[in-house]
Amino acid sequence: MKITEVRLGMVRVPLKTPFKTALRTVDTVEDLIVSIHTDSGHVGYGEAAATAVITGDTHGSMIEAIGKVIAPRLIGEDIANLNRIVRLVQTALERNTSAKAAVEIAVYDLWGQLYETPLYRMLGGGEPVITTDITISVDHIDKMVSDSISAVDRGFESLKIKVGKDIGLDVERVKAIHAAVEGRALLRLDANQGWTAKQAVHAMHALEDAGVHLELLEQPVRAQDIAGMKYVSDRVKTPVMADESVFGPLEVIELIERRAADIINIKLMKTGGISNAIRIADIAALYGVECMIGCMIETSISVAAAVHVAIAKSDVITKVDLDGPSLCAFDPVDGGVTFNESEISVSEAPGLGIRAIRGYKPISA
Ligand SMILES: C[C@H](N)C(=O)N[C@@H](CCC(=O)O)C(=O)O
Ligand SMILES: [Mg+2]
Repeated sequence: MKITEVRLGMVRVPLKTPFKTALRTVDTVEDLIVSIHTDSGHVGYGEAAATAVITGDTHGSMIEAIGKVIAPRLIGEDIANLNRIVRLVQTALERNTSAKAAVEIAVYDLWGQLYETPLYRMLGGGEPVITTDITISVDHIDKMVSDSISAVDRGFESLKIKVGKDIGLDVERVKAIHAAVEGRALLRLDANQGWTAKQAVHAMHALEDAGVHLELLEQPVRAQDIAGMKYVSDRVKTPVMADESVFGPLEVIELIERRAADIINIKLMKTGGISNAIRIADIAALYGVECMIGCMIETSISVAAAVHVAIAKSDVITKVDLDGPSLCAFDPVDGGVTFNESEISVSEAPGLGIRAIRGYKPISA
């Protein structure tokens, strides 16, 4: 099975409601789609989100990186040589992690198809059903409370509450949600870099002293502020999770060795795809550190790949934040992974099992 062509397109799916974090507000998924075609007629699919505020990737940068730099290296490559192709993708250029992720996802999809096996089995197997949390966007307190109650009523047992906009209000937001859903859902906080280290410690002490139990606090301070992550981790009882501070395996090792975080959030758009996601999970497992697997604002194409990784690495990936598809107004994929509120299940179809993408608009070369 040899690669003959790499095609690019766009998929556009409105969100059910605007997604709001300390970093940005977005109401539509507009992601780049990569399809890799082979001489056997098989097609592998990948997707990349342009989350410039986190990864630096834009639609333009990804189109250029894939079309001009990565794709030309892959033509004629045999899918059976997975490690060689992964190396070609990862060494094609620096950074551009989302562009690399989309290409890697499509390559791994084909690798599963080559052996007529679902990807999670190719990666080591596991239980084909996992459970995700759902994001509660940062907003007025009443809106966040009603969104939380409705998520719990829909069966979500874990809520990822976005904060980081206003420290005083953030504490009130979390207390109000806690009072409304106590005993019905676990609460995770994600400040998306919105606090200083001192503010984070102050807020967490206010919540801990008020008896608000939180499962974890994600990325309280700026991505580059590893000393700040450590300052918070050293002073609060709630486990601290690194998201924007960690992209690749080397950063994970540094963070763990400095004891700057208790948990690592792995996202394919940060790692550059599946190969480094697995490497990070294996490193974390060696250190006895748990991981979450997360996503950006993505549809069920790239999130499917994260689901397969989560299943195969469930010994160390103990927390799942793969709610992208649940936030979408519709699922553009035929086949693939099934997202039913908090429950995500994979089929036994080869690779990612994607048959077609509705509303896909090709980009001409
Ligand atoms: C969608 C997911 N629950 C999430 O919150 N992901 C990111 C932010 C993604 C984005 O801004 O597109 C996170 O910070 O964890
Ligand atoms: Mg986060």
